[in-house]
Amino acid sequence: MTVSCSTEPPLIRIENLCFGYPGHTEKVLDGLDLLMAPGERIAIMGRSGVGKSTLLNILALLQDFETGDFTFNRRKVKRQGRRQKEQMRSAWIGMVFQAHYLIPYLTVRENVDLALELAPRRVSFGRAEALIDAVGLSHRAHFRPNQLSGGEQQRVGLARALAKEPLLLLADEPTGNLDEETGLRILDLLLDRDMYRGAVITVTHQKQVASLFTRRYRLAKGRLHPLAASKSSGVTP
Ligand SMILES: Nc1ncnc2c1ncn2[C@@H]1O[C@H](COP(=O)(O)OP(=O)(O)OP(=O)(O)O)[C@@H](O)[C@H]1O
Repeated sequence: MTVSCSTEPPLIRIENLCFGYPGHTEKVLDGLDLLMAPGERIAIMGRSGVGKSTLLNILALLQDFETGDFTFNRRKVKRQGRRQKEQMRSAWIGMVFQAHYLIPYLTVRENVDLALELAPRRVSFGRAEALIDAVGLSHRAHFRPNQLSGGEQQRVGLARALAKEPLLLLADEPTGNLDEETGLRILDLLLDRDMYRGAVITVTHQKQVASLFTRRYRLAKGRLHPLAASKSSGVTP
């Protein structure tokens, strides 16, 4: 799917975005462009230190950028204050980053339930159970985060991020800590439009993972470079 074929306005429009950390002579992001339609799925690859996490943080509205245009769901990000960006993030963006930020004194089920309760839209009853099942943790639903392995916590993080049905899910190495079978299960969930219809941007070092995404890019020299179109657009046909 390309934006030009869609009648809907893009979910993300980024033009000529630049960002560098103070004290660094070179920009991390230098003239980056990205156009993304609602519901599209994108994988970003790139060498260590090239700026993938920085880009995810900017997309999550956690990090400001210096110059360029970034429009998210028809709102110009530069024009939003801190509170407005927080509201946009909480209403529209789900994140699965390396740090899981699960609430330590709540069980798996309570962590996902809380995300549902805080969801800005009414989300279907039973979604928490379906998501916990989909990430393969029904048997751990009453455990607290400190009773789970790192990979299990990562899966709770994904269930929680998907609970509110965000417009955009940002995932940093979502299968990084997982064995192959569990990783495939997680990708299945990420790409299954019956479970989640929104857009996905994932960062991954694994070619196999990237190959499952409709659009793939390599981040290099501050810009996104398209990789050859993949044959398959998802795990499930
Ligand atoms: N808070 C910071 N202050 C200064 N420099 C930073 C900061 N965070 C990252 N950098 C630098 O910016 C560059 C991009 O870092 P970033 O974490 O975005 O890369 P990455 O592609 O996600 O790397 P990796 O694949 O190793 O996680 C690196 O050179 C890094 O050292």
